[in-house]
Amino acid sequence: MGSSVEQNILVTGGAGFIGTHTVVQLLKDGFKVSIIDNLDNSVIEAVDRVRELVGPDLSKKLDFNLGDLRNKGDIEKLFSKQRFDAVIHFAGLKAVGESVGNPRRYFDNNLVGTINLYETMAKYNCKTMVFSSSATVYGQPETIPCMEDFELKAMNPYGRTKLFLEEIARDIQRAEPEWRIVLLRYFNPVGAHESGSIGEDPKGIPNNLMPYIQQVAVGRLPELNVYGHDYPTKDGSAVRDYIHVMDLADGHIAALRKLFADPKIGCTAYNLGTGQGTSVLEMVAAFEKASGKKIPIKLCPRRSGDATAVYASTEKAEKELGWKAKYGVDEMCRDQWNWANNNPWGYQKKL
Ligand SMILES: NC(=O)c1ccc[n+]([C@@H]2O[C@H](COP(=O)([O-])OP(=O)(O)OC[C@H]3O[C@@H](n4cnc5c(N)ncnc54)[C@H](O)[C@@H]3O)[C@@H](O)[C@H]2O)c1
Ligand SMILES: O=c1ccn([C@@H]2O[C@H](COP(=O)(O)OP(=O)(O)O[C@H]3O[C@H](CO)[C@@H](O)[C@H](O)[C@H]3O)[C@@H](O)[C@H]2O)c(=O)[nH]1
Repeated sequence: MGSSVEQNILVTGGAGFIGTHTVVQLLKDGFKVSIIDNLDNSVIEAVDRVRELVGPDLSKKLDFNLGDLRNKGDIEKLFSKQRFDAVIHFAGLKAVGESVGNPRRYFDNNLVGTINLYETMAKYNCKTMVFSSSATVYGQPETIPCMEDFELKAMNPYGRTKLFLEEIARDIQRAEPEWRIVLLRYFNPVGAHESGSIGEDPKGIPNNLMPYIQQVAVGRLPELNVYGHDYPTKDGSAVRDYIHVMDLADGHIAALRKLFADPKIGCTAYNLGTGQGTSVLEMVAAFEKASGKKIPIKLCPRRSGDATAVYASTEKAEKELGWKAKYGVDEMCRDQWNWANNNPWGYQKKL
């Protein structure tokens, strides 16, 4: 459904995994979109695929700007030539292990980049933002499901950047009440657009479960290491709340609509998850069923810093955003496999 007045949205990190899927939905919903991305963890081919997917007419409403949020001038260039109604802020580094080895890179990129963005938004009086937070801010929760008012704690430098950025958002909004900020705490985003033409394409060996399984399925990796088989869970493997990236994309549109409709929103956090916990071994079985491929596994010790079981309470997002995930793990695996099968080397032609 198109919006009656065309609103102009700046999407930082829009060439990335969640960004590309969200941009498709924004364009289809009648928004005009500008992306800023430094292509640190993405490729321009992903944006070209978005254009193909939405067609020539909607593509006219999308512009891509190569730029880095750490350079204020790159952001300024965009705001000085057009007015934005809101910013969806995806840009950031997200590899937990890398953040432990190189915290300065994470603090510089995620914190400095975001502070520059706030400064420029304030200067141009654009004070509406959707921020990519993460379930990582719950650390190892004492009880599940995770509720938005749980105590927050970070387990690693990446998690600390998300926690600090949530606090920064709350402080800015408290000091300047005209800001409207939604913090979206994603659980575990997986899957791909149903067309199979855009999806997740991590550089190097994947850290996350689903891209790893996908690479085993297409023969790029020999077997999956299952980290932990002695957790106190249904089958001994760790439990997470996997969410289809298209549901996540729609969650951003619900958040934008809420921001535009509710001047009293302040700075509010919402979980985006399904509320369902799935174990690593259940996910492997679901992917095998969807792909018809055998995923050889090796049972390994627990990965340090991993929580036993994490899943979302979805009540607040359902009630206040009117948003609920539509897809389950079968659709997540079906679409992930469709993407992998069509693009065994991701956006590259071959390695
Ligand atoms: N994918 C997940 O599992 C997950 C879970 C929770 C939260 N998040 C958060 O969601 C956001 C998007 O994640 P994603 O999975 O799409 O990651 P991604 O790496 O695919 O996308 C992030 C994009 O931001 C760009 N970028 C990074 N630093 C930048 C900078 N300084 N200036 C301009 N562009 C920059 C990258 O090139 C990339 O295209 C991130 O903030 C991430 O921390 C992701
Ligand atoms: O090769 C692998 C990769 C992962 N796992 C396990 O699979 C589960 C999920 O792991 P992963 O996909 O890496 O996700 P999380 O560790 O839950 O973290 C993701 O989800 C968080 C939000 O919940 C984000 O903040 C993080 O950035 C993102 O990496 C965990 O039990 C892992 O130990 C394996 O067994 N083998």
